[in-house]
Amino acid sequence: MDIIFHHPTFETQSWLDGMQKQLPEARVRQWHPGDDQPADYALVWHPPVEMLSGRQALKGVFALGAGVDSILSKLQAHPDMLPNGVPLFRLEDTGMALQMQEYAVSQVLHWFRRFDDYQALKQQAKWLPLEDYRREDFTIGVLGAGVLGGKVAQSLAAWGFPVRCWSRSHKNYPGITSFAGHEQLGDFLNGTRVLINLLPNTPQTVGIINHQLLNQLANDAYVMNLARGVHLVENDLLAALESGKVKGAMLDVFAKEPLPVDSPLWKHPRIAITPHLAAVTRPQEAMEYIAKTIRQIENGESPSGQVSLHNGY
Ligand SMILES: NC(=O)c1ccc[n+]([C@@H]2O[C@H](COP(=O)([O-])OP(=O)(O)OC[C@H]3O[C@@H](n4cnc5c(N)ncnc54)[C@H](O)[C@@H]3O)[C@@H](O)[C@H]2O)c1
Ligand SMILES: O=C(O)[C@H](O)CO
Repeated sequence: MDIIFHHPTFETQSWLDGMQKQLPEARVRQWHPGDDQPADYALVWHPPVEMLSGRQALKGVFALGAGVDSILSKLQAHPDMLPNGVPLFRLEDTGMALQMQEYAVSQVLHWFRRFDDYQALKQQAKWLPLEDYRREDFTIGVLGAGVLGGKVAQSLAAWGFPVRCWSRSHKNYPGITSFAGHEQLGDFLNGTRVLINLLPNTPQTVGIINHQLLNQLANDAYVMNLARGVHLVENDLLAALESGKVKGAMLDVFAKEPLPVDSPLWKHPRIAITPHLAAVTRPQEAMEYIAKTIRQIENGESPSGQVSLHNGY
C-alpha cells in the first residue's frame, strides 16, 4: 500500500514516521511535484491540483482537518482534481471536540460570571458588585450540531445552561432542544442569549450570521464564531454591538485571515479574538483515526467521515 502526504505547514517527517508506525505494511512518502508514482491513499491539506488529478487508483483522500471548504472550493475550480468516485474523508473529532468544549465553556462562563463587565469596571478602578445572571436567562444556541457542535452543546448542558441546537435534521442529544431546517431557525434564535457557530462553510451557510439573524437573538446577546469567518457579516456584528443588541463577541475565525491590522474588530473593546486555533489537528489522534479508516476501507467496510460532495461538508 502506498500513501502520499502533503501539508504546507505540518512537520512532514513526523507525519511520515507516525503513519508508518500506524501502518507498518504501507510505504509512506512526501509528495513532490512531478511524483506520479502509484498511490492508494493521499493525506492532504491545500493539495496542489497535480498531486491528485488523474490518480484513478486512489482508494481515499484524507483532509487533515475537520472543515473541507478549502479543498471543495479548489475542486470547483479544478473539477478533475479529485478523480471520479474517489472518496474524500475528513477528520471527525480526533481531539478537536475537547478543544472546542474547553474554548466554548470557558468563554460562556466568562460572560455568565460577568468578567467582561468586571474587566471594564476595573479599568475605571470601580469596586461595584453587579447583579448575578441567572442560568434560565442564559439560553445557549449552537448553530451546527454535528461532531463538534453536538459535543459543545452537551458540555454546556452539563453546566446547567438551557441549551438548544440547530442543524439540517433533528438531533437526539440528551437535555438539548433540537431545531432543524430553515423553517425552525427563527424559533431557535428566539430567546437564544449566547450563539455559538459550528456550521460548515457551504453556499447555504455563508453570511448566515447577519443583521437579520442577530436581531432575532435575545437582548444583550453574545456571539461566538468558531467555524469559519465567512459565516459572519463582520460589519453587521459591529452594528449590533453599537446598537447594544449584542453585548460581546468572541471570534476565532475571520473573513480574511490573518485578520488585517486595520480591521476595526481588533480595537473593539467588546470583541475578543483568537487566531483560528479553537481546535487544531492533533497529530497522534488524527493518525490513529486515518489508519483505522484505511483498515476499514481495506476490509471492504464503509467508514464514517466521508464528505458528501453534494452537501459540501
Ligand atoms: N476554528 C477552528 O479551529 C475549527 C476547527 C475545526 C473545525 N472548525 C469548523 O467547524 C465546522 C464543523 O465541524 P464538524 O466536524 O462538527 O462538522 P459536522 O459536519 O460534523 O457538523 C456540521 C453540522 O452542521 C449542520 N449543517 C450543515 N449545513 C447546514 C444548514 N444549511 N442548515 C442547518 N444545519 C446545517 C449539520 O446538520 C451538522 O449538524 C467545520 O466545518 C469547520 O469549518 C473550526
Ligand atoms: O477545519 C479545521 O480543521 C480547522 O479549522 C483548520 O482549518
